[in-house]
Amino acid sequence: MFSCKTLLITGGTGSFGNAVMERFLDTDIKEIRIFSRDEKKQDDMRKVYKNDKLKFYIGDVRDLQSVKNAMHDVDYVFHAAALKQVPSCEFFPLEAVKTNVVGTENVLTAAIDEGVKKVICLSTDKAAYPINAMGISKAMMEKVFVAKSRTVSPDKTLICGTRYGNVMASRGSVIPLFIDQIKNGEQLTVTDPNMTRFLMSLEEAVELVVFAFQNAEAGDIMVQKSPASTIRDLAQALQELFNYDKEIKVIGTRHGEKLYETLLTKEEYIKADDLEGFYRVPADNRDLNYDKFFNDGSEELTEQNEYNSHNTHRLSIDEIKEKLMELDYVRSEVESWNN
Ligand SMILES: O=c1ccn([C@@H]2O[C@H](COP(=O)(O)OP(=O)(O)O[C@H]3O[C@H](CO)[C@@H](O)[C@H](O)[C@H]3O)[C@@H](O)[C@H]2O)c(=O)[nH]1
Repeated sequence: MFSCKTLLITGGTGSFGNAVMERFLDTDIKEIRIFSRDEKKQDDMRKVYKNDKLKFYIGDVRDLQSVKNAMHDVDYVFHAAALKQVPSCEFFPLEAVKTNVVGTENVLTAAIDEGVKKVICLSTDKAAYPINAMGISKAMMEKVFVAKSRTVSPDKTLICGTRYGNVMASRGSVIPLFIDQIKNGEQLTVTDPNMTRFLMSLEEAVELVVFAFQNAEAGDIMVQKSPASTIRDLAQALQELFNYDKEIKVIGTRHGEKLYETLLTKEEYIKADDLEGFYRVPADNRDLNYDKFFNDGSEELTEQNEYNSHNTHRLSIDEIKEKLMELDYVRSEVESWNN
């Protein structure tokens, strides 16, 4: 698939970038370019992988010229650079706009100018019915890439995207937090026991991007069907794995946080194609003639549900334990704790 091709990953030093690299570095891919702002993280990565196929580019998606410089002779782009912390985007929303919205426009402009064949933009469930600045900026990012996909022939540059939920055990997320609390002998702090989140591993996030790469048409947003769990069950599953038995401490919902996350809005669900493990949300194909928008309403909307972490498959405690133990990080923490 990537034979003799050059792939550029924006935000490539992050956990997604590392997972993609591990997946492709030993194939006959020609080159993987890591594009990011942080020279230290790039240097660390260079030392870990020590591979000539890996090339590092310092730049910022906010700076069009820096993106253009890195895109010369690139075949494919995975656009993962983003501000993705909910609280920091809440305090600095315009910074989220600059990186997530304008940065995406820059990546796409550079890709089109440089004749890149495919660009996959990574989005998040927090972009569906968004309530916080991070989600709103990612929703705008989706609008930007869908609109941009119409301005270029897909035979020249195909632009599409993916949307996925919480990546289990990513840095700063709740699973490592709960594990630290267990190791410190503390009570697990649960915001709302009934809150649900989709649970997806990093490998599954990479799988979704590869699926989009193989199957998406211009302007599509691809979504992977994922199971979910309540936070109470997640805490319980971790306590059982660590043979730890303390009452959980309910601390209340944090600012900017939803009771459940949505992967497909009701409006998207109606037009989504069901592709077994995935959904394909085709681009809104309204043209600049707004008649369809104002005159031809849609009756289907009333009946349909959305696809969210409350109505997807709910994992049992045993299933959560199994999914947790598939993660290297959790397995090694559990093993060293129980020995
Ligand atoms: O002490 C805590 C912290 C979190 N939670 C809950 O655990 C779930 C997951 O929380 P977390 O791991 O912090 O993820 P989210 O807030 O859903 O979003 C995170 O994951 C997103 C996508 O991976 C990132 O973009 C966000 O910045 C990051 O906050 C949520 O229901 C929280 O309410 C608790 O119950 N107790």
